[in-house]
Formats: sequence, structure tokens, C-alpha cells
Amino acid sequence: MRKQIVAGNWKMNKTVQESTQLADEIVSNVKDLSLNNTRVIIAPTFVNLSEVIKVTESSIVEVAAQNMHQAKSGAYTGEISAEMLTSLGLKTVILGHSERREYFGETDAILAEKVDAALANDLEVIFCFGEVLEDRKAGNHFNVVESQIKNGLFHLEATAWKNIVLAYEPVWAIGTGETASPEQAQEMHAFIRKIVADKYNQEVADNVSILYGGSVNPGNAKEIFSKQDVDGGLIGGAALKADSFISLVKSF
Ligand SMILES: O=C(CO)COP(=O)(O)O
Repeated sequence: MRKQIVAGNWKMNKTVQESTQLADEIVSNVKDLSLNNTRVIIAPTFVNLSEVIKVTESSIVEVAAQNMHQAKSGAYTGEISAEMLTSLGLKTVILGHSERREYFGETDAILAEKVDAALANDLEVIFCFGEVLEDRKAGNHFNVVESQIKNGLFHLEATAWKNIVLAYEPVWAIGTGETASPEQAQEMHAFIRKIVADKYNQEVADNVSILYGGSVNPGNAKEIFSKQDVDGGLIGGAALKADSFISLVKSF
């Protein structure tokens, strides 16, 4: 059975003290929950990873990075390699977030390279994609999502998909307070699962967790997560406070 996942993307928020405090609160709150099939992931910014890892070490809370560079090493000032992440003990990296695509010029081609570099280093990838508002209004959202997934991931062998998590984040719903309706999310997630099944097989499609991201909060999570093809969420704003994040963890 595929896993349910609640992943907090902390983006460029929180100092090291604030990050460790939040991680600590999350760790103490999940301790008493019975989370048989649910993974809890938090993704602080690079500089706070090692301290947050220390806090979460003996907990079920997992830590992920928000990005990485595709090259093995070298003259890429300001960048972080896959090997640097694994050397910290990390097992998961978020790639392709719309903010990386929009503000840092990450193209499908670059992302395909990043995916390869991550998988070559045994990192699991949470691969993000999603349409902008104009695409949705023009009825192009299925095409856009299909091409992002195809260009970023469809060069992979079926076996590589055990280390892939998909995150559908419609850009118009990120940080705007406007969520895709549970029906819109389900419709897109079912479409995504179908294109994965068509490209590979039903088993690959059934096993891949597909997360929804975009203004998920304690008020709407239950309904969104209850949809058949929605396996959890990638959370921004509501992941920055322990109480709202924990409430999302309990929303399955
Ligand atoms: O971008 C997101 C998670 O990666 C979603 O952000 P919000 O939950 O703040 O809309």
C-alpha cells in the first residue's frame, strides 16, 4: 500500500533556533500518534538541516532538503550537491518546486538532471509540478502537468519510481489562500496516476504517492486528503507552526 505523507516545506523561513524549536515541538507531538502508514517530513533551509536532523534523530519525523545542484561537485558558488546532503544522513530532496522554476530558472531539462543526480545518490525525490493560473483558465492544465512530468521523470526506468514522490502544486494556489477544490485535486491526481500507468504499468502508478500542495490548512486538509488519489500534502504556510502542522498530520 502506498504511503500517506505530510511534508512541510519551510522555504526561506526560520533561523536555526526557530527551526530546532519547531522541529522539537513537532517531534514531541507526533510521539504519541499511531502513524502506521503516514510519513511526516520537514524540509528546513540548508543551513539549518544538521541541527534539525539532531533534534529528529530518534523520531519518526524525517528531514528533507528543499533543493540541490545536479553536478557532483565543482565551481558552483553557493550550491549544494547530492553527496553533501547524503553525508548529513538525508534521504529525501524536494525538486522542481514552482518557486525554483520561476525565480531560479529551473527548466524541465535541468530538473531531469537533478532527478538523475539525486537518484544516483540514493536520495528519494519529491518532484513538484503544477500549472499557473493562465494555463488553468485556458484549460491547458492537464497538458502542462503532463509535459512537466514527462520531461522531468519519464526518462526513468520503472524501478527508479520506488524513490519518486509526486507533488501537484497548482501555482495559483500557493500562498494565496485559494486551494484547488478537493474535486479539482482528485481530478488532476487521477489524471497523473493514469499517465504514469500508461507510461509504465499499473503497479508503478498504484505505488507512487501523489501529494497535493497549495494553501492546505487544518480547515481543508481532511476533505482534500480523503480523495482517493490524494496521498497527502506538501505544505508551506501551515507547516510553520507545530499545532497546524500536527493537525494536518492527523487529517487522514
Ligand atoms: O508551496 C507550497 C509547498 O511547497 C505550498 O505553500 P502554501 O501551503 O503556503 O500555499
